[in-house]
Amino acid sequence: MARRDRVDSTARRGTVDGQHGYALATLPTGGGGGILSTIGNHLAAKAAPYLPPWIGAAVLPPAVGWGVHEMWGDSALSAGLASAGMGAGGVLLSAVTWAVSGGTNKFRRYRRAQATASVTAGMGWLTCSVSAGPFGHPMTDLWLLGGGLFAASWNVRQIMRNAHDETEETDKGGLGKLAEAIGLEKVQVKNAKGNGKGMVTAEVFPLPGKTVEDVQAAAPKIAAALHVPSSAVTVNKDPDNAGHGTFSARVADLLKHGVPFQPPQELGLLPTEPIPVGLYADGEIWWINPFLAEILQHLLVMGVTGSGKSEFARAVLAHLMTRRKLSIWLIDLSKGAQTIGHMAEGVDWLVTRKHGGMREAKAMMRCLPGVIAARGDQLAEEGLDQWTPDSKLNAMVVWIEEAADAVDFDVLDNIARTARSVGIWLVVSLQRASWKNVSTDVRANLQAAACFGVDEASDASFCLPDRVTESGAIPDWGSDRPGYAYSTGIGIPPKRWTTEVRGSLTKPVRDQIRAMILAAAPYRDPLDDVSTRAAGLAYEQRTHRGTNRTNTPADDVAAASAELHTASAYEDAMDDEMDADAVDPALEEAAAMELQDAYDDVMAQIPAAPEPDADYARLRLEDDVPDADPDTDLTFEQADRPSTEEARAILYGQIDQWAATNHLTFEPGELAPAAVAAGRKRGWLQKELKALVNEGVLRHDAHGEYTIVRPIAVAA
Ligand SMILES: Nc1ncnc2c1ncn2[C@@H]1O[C@H](COP(=O)(O)OP(=O)(O)OP(=O)(O)O)[C@@H](O)[C@H]1O
Repeated sequence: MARRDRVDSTARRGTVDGQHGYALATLPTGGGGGILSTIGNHLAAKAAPYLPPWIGAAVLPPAVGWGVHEMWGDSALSAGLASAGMGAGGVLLSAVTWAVSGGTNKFRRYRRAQATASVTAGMGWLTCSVSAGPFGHPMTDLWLLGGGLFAASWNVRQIMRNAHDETEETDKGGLGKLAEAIGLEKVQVKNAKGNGKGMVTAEVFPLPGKTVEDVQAAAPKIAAALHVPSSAVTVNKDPDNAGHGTFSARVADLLKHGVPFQPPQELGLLPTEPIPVGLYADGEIWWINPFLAEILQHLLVMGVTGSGKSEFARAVLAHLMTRRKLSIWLIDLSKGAQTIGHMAEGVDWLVTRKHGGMREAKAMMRCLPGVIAARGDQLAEEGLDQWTPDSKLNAMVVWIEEAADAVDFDVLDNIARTARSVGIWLVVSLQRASWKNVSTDVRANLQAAACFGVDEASDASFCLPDRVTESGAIPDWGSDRPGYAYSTGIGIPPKRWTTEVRGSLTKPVRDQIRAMILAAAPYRDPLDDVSTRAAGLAYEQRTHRGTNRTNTPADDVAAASAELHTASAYEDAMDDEMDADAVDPALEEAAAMELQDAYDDVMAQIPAAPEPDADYARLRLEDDVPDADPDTDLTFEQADRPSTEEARAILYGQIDQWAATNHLTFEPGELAPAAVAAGRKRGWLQKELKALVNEGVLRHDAHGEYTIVRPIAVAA
């Protein structure tokens, strides 16, 4: 309390000084004594705080001395008795002064000596003045000399305190002692204060020879001395001052009984509104705001099984699922319905083992580069550097649970690099990520982190920035403290990165969350046309649709898909809980062998070494096969050779058939039977595929594969 008073008085001083500067500037310069008067006033104001000891020394001794002399100085007996009593009282008062003004550092020791000496001298003088009276020699001399010395010595103390040389004295209390006890005596601890919610913070200033790193290294010892977990003590460096750090210790856990889910204030908020996802250890709300951050930062969520990742996902998604201008795509091939089943309505495209499986997960990842490119073009057209709610595009969230099982990290890297400027927030959740299973590039592109309990400190170092783990914020509690984490980026102020958080618990309000998501359906905008068109058939034929189901597909997709969709393809898929992973591998292998045989047959008919003088010697692979030699017995094949239109119809028919059956990715070799049926060769096929890519019907993916983006309107 005394410390707070001092801090307040310092603050007040600061304010007064600040005002003083203003007052000086606005003082009238003429009249009432002019500049001399102004200077006089200024000096008087400066001297005022130092006058009380002088006034006390000037007034008190003669007044009290005269009083005691008048009272008891008449007779020798009364004077003797009074002097004896006052002498004993003086000794007692001096002892009390000594006792109550104790201290461990040199400033407090000086203050104790000064206070005790002042009391002793004053009481001694008073005792003598009982019989001798306050006036006359040597009492007046002693008063003048002693009083002057007393007042001057206290002024010196005031000056030193105002120069902050005594700050160490005022603040080096319990924490200072603690620092000394663990060998950090060369560190000043200032402004230690508790927030009344279990958090103690202080500023640390290492003296010459020590660094903030030394204090960080001692954090576990401080934690042990305070009887708290080592992660409860953190020491942050000041980015602007290497000689300053901030210490904080969580001495009580207010979150141990869980954090209730905080619902959105209203339905239909924009994606750029902050999301409350839990509480900090000091009771403040843990907000995240990915879409408002200057740069959209993709998020890495990490933690061992049972550490609280799924609860976190539910808390974040529950909010996002009530927002307009936002579409959520989610892949969860590990737990699926178990994690998010009751919230599935809010996900625009949900891929689980039972809904689309690995095939659809891959299809989603494959279509994303096209979506990103189309959104980039749209934003450029709108004159936007990055997505904002002003764009006609929806913000998008692509959330991948247990990403290591679901996606190729090379693909992910490419998506992560390009997605952020087009308003696609990527969230990747992993039980354990390390440099072995996640490449440097992917890690570098996941700039925000929510690190729940991990088994080893090195795992936390992978997830969290160095400055966080160096401060001692290491959640190496495994699954022992579910829901507790450290979180960085996505709009969280850096000074909060080292404060423990606990996510809200959605389990108890599971039904209410479902009801809330359903109630928000009218506010949910369907995915914008640009992204829809670019996502193509993979999106159009997705197994699951959420509250964005009112989506109207782009015209070309709609026209073709009307033909391609069997009436209840979607419902059937849902009813059967189609599991793409369940396709019989033996069947697939047999089909592949058949295709390979057909392909080999075709290729076998093409001479390996054409005769240089033959009619076909100058033909390129893309050219049509010339009329056959009349002598050859192959003439009947040439007679049956389909026209160019017919050849294309065969090829397009095959592609459309695949599109209708959700076989959206193929290798060129798979079209060999169609090429044979069309009486064409590989060159023609390549040319046709290229043309289809240019028209946006197909996309040429990595490793030579093609993805069907939209069906072809066949004019057979
Ligand atoms: N924020 C929280 N507050 C209180 N308890 C929590 C919190 N988060 C999780 N838990 C408890 O921990 C259990 C496991 O949490 P959760 O399923 O979210 O872990 P997980 O990290 O997703 O595990 P896995 O990797 O196996 O899916 C929950 O059932 C719940 O009882």
